[in-house]
Amino acid sequence: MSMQTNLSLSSQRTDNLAGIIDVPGDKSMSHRSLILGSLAIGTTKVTGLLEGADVLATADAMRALGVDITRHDDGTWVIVGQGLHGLVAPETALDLGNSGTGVRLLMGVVAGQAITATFTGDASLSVRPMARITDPLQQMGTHVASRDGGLLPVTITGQSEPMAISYESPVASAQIKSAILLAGLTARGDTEVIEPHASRDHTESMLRHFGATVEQTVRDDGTHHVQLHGGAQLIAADIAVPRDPSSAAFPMVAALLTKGSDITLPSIGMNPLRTGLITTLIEMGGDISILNPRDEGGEPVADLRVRHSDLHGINIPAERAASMIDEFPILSVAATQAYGTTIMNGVAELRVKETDRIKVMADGLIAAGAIVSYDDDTMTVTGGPIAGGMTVNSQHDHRIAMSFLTLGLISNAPVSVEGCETIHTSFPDFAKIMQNAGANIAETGS
Ligand SMILES: O=C(O)C1=C[C@@H](OP(=O)(O)O)[C@@H](O)[C@H](O)C1
Ligand SMILES: C=C(OP(=O)(O)O)C(=O)O
Repeated sequence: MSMQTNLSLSSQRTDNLAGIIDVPGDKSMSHRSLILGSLAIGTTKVTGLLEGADVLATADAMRALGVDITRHDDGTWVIVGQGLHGLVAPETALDLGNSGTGVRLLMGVVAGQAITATFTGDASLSVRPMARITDPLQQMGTHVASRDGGLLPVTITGQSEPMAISYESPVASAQIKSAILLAGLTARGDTEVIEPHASRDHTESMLRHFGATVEQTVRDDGTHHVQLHGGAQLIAADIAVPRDPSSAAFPMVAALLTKGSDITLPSIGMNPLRTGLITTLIEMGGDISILNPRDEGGEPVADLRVRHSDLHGINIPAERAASMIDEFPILSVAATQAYGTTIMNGVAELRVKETDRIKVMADGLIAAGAIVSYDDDTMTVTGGPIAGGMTVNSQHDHRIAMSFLTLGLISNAPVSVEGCETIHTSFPDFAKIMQNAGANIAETGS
């Protein structure tokens, strides 16, 4: 798939965002449906798959591992599962582009197969930590070679029957948990992952959907325990991917901040481990109605109606951070328009995303005239007017790009963002969809 390079967009003051905004499919669930469909027996059909660069990279990697994956003209994706032991060694390195989820989950998959694969990625992914995945995989008996500091390229030599382990993760991370569970699929015995707080549980739900036995318990001390029973087969099962709450976050905040706005976001995934931003914005005074809550394909979904609101700052507890981890950049934009101060606690993980999201957001917001401070694990924003009139670079981070384009909608002078091609990783039609709702977003120079 070709992708425009060096795309610069700029945004300017907007009122009255209106209409129905269809955001694309959930990125986390899209990766997992391709991966679990590949490991199942039988043919899996997936509707609503996110056709963004991150997910397409996972599809290509699964194909290189010997899986037949096709897209039908009606948008349905069809995966011919190879069973738990059916993958083949790829002929060349698996390039996962910008995708932490893709590379880390696939390392877990390869660890459970008697094959060797090398993993690479773009400039951003190549400086993100991989030891957090390869350390537990090594405990399962996987052979790992990586660049100094545990960075990509990483070469994994897996085994047809890895050792079942119980792993206590230092951070609440669905990528760590999922990599271990995926490797554990071919282990003899039970694989356990313990997290300090619950991270998103799409892997657990989807494994159950494919017939595996997975137990989740929360202990009195707040730790989250997941156990996968080894020795099961996965049986193909169709998947309807809900729309991504992390993508919905951008039009949601844009509508809250811009005068006269009233939008509806249909069929948004409402998994409680993903809805921390909605909880937070409602606590801040946001007018967000959760309409028609229902179950679609085993996941809760709802339609969200969002209207312009006067927000006030709040203190967000660290325990909530995992349920809104990708939403802090856009929340920091919302906080610039809230009366008083918003404190975001427990956000250290933001430093190891596509960029150091605490620093990159703080630098750009301060350049735009906002009042921001931070330390290792906390970010604080005090509301006030935004001058704008600056240019920021996305630094290969889609959420940084979309956050600053949203900031431009309430700035006194336009905000320009370089490197907007990266938005294609998670929300390919972001600019067009926002323009259709009335947002003043245009290619720079046009
Ligand atoms: O498992 C997943 O699909 C994801 C987990 C999160 O990362 P961590 O596991 O590093 O917290 C999140 O930031 C990422 O966008 C998607
Ligand atoms: C952190 C993100 O993704 P990943 O870790 O998959 O690159 C994200 O989408 O915000």
